[in-house]
Amino acid sequence: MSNFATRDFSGGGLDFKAAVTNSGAPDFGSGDKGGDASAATAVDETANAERLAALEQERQAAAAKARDAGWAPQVPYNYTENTNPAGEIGEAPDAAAPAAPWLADAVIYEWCDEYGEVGPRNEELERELFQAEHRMRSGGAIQALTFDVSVEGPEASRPAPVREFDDAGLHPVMRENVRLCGYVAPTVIQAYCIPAVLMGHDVVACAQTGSGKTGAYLIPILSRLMGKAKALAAPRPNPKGYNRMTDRVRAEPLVLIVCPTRELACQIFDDCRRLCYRTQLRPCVIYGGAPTRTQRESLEMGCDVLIATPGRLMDFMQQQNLVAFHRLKFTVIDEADELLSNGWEECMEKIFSGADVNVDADHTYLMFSATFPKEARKLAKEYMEDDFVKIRVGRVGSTHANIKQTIVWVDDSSKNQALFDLVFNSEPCRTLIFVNAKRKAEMVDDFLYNKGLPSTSIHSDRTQREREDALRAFKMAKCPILVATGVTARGLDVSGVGHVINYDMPSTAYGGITEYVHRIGRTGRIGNVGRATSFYNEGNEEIADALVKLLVENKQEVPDFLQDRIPETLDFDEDKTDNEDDDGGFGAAGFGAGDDAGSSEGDVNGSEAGGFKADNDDENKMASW
Ligand SMILES: Nc1ncnc2c1ncn2[C@@H]1O[C@H](COP(=O)(O)OP(=O)(O)OP(=O)(O)O)[C@@H](O)[C@H]1O
Repeated sequence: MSNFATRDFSGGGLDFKAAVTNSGAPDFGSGDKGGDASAATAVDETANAERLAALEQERQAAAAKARDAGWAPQVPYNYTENTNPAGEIGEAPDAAAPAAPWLADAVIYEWCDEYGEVGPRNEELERELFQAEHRMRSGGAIQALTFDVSVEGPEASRPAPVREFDDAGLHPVMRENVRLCGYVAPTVIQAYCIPAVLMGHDVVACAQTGSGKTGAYLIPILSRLMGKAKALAAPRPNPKGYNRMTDRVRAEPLVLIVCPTRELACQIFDDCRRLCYRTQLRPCVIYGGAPTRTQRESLEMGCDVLIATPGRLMDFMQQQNLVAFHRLKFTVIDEADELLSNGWEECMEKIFSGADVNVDADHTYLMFSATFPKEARKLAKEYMEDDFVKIRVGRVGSTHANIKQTIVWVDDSSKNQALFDLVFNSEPCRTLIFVNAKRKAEMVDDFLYNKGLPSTSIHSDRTQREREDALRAFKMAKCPILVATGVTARGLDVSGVGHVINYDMPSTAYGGITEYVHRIGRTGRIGNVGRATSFYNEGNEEIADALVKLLVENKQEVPDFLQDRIPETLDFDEDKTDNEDDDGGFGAAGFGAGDDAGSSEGDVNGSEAGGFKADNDDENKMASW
């Protein structure tokens, strides 16, 4: 666990990252050892201190070189300042709580009863929502996202695509918010989804990573509710003069959005904050690891759009008078293949047919993902209305040409050096490095840090506070190198990620080619170009066929050592089939059905191996309750 208090600085695993305080001076916590110091121990400690001081000097020299090469200065993590044990899962407000807000506490547009149809502008909030420097801007290669599109469903339900937001029939406030977001034209998936949702259909949609799927459901859903919120929403207190003791209400959302990871939930919440601007629609987010108290308090002020990770959602559903779903008009399952396939059946059952859920025909269900293995598609179908619309942009589970993929042979024992050489010799840019195990993430992060590079890490053994801080530091480019397990693979949308490195290839036990697609999709988003480098060796043969097919499909170079895997006929048509009943379809070709779509976060050392569903992310039931 990456925590100052739990690091062992006495053994061989020397780690300057945790030991160096913000002042830059090493602090090895010498007072923590306790007990009577014998003469021998004193000698040991002196030798240890000297060794550490020498290593610290080396690190500083390396850091100076890295800065010369254009990398940002290192930012050591200050555990004393940023860790708030009482607040991690706890309830109690803590006086020593860190100043950085939880992502869930981000400010939203507060609607007052006095407002007419549309609320007045709030310039300060507008700047925060729409003008943040680190927000994603679409790139010039956006036309590369125009794949062939397949729309299936009853003839009458198939929507004609909208080419312009102006022609989409959006509520004027939504139109304005879309403009403020800087979206000039709908992406392909948006062009098809917006009319389908406006027409009231259930939708299952699959489109490449970074193709704007979040907007594809949020824009039409929120647009449909704008202007109707007064009639549909539950009564709620006026935020002006709100008194929690007397005024709080039960949350009765109109929209429920469920997604597998905390970071993604916060990101969707962010999009909602923007798209609900100046309207009565009130978004809230609930997710594990952050204090329940503030999340509960937010719900008690009323909630129209609830974004949730499944663990916290199940927890809150069991609490009396906190949240009820009889008003729901829309339920969205984002990263649906992950949620349908990885142990969340009970939660899905509750969402789709729970006792207090609105099961009337006016409740629309939507499912989205960039990958949709056949098993997950079969399940999705069971939950949908008969006339649901299925929209697919490109082949299910494919990547796009804006990402330059390189596969290099690297033996396990040479990976650290190869990584350092690759990173150090690349143009400095936001770099995301994926590994398959939590401890490996710490190890690689420490290795890079001790080599003078500005790195941090994110995985599910880090506290939520640490995860949010790491992500914030990565977004703001304070720590432009982020070492991650699969927790972050799905959905994470950070502007300017120029390079994704698979230090470990995802094994089929941990997501296989499905996860590879999600991982490399953190770069080359929304028309930007990006680069993905993957370390491959004989341990990754199980993924070879699917990988080669993906490379060939996107006209990427196939390395010599994988040439013999190129199939004789490259018939990708079979991969486009969406016939869930046809087991000879693309699933059999190795694009999904055989893969476990779970996030990778195993741990090679046994204790966590095999238990990855329960352990892969603390979104899992037990940990996040
Ligand atoms: N029409 C648009 N024009 C320009 N940018 C857009 C548009 N729609 C969405 N975006 C931006 O594109 C980025 C990627 O969108 P989003 O995260 O929804 O992609 P995604 O398809 O869900 O990706 P993933 O499969 O990786 O989750 C976001 O930063 C979003 O703000």
